[in-house]
Amino acid sequence: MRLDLAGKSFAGRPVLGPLRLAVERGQRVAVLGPSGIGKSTLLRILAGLDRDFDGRLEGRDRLAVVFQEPTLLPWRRAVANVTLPTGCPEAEARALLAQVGLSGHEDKFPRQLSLGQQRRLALARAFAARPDILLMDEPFASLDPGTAGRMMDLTAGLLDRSGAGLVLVTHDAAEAARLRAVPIRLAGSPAVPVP
Ligand SMILES: Nc1ncnc2c1ncn2[C@@H]1O[C@H](COP(=O)(O)OP(=O)(O)OP(=O)(O)O)[C@@H](O)[C@H]1O
Repeated sequence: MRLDLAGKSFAGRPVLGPLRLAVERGQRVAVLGPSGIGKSTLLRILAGLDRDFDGRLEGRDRLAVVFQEPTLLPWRRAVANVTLPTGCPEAEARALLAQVGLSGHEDKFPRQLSLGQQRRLALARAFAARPDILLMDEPFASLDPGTAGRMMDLTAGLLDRSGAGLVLVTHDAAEAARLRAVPIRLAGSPAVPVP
């Protein structure tokens, strides 16, 4: 996928751009920068969730998005949270759940899972969609360091096996390094009007 972003504004206030970003299968990029710089906005644009910008987004890649909030179906069991949104066969969903360490939890509801387990369920769902490029927005935030580290290693392994590309939004350069992602630092908002 390729983004040529001339600029993005909210209610006339410029928040992002100009910038260019191209990512393909097998490539990993980490978008770094302080809070409020526009990282999530950039990810939403790449995901096609925000089309209100000046510029062009090109590419026919299959995308999957993992947000900080796991955004699960609360009334569906873990395995259905993987199969229903993706159409992936149940056997494949169970295999993916095993790969993210959720064996034995397949029939639990999201509320019966810890935050770390819910995040891993969202990760399994993302890979069940067989993405060319995985888009992740702060997926390791507010997990204890051990849990976050294990989830990063799981993510790296799934990326290796699937060949998917990655765009990771994070404020933590160590996360980028652990996922072997090329860091891109958002520098600053252009021409923000002084109130
Ligand atoms: N829907 C919106 N309407 C108006 N302004 C918005 C909207 N979404 C984001 N912004 C503003 O755009 C700027 C960039 O926000 P964004 O969430 O992309 O930053 P971020 O780098 O991801 O921050 P954080 O690391 O805190 O999540 C901020 O000034 C934010 O207030």
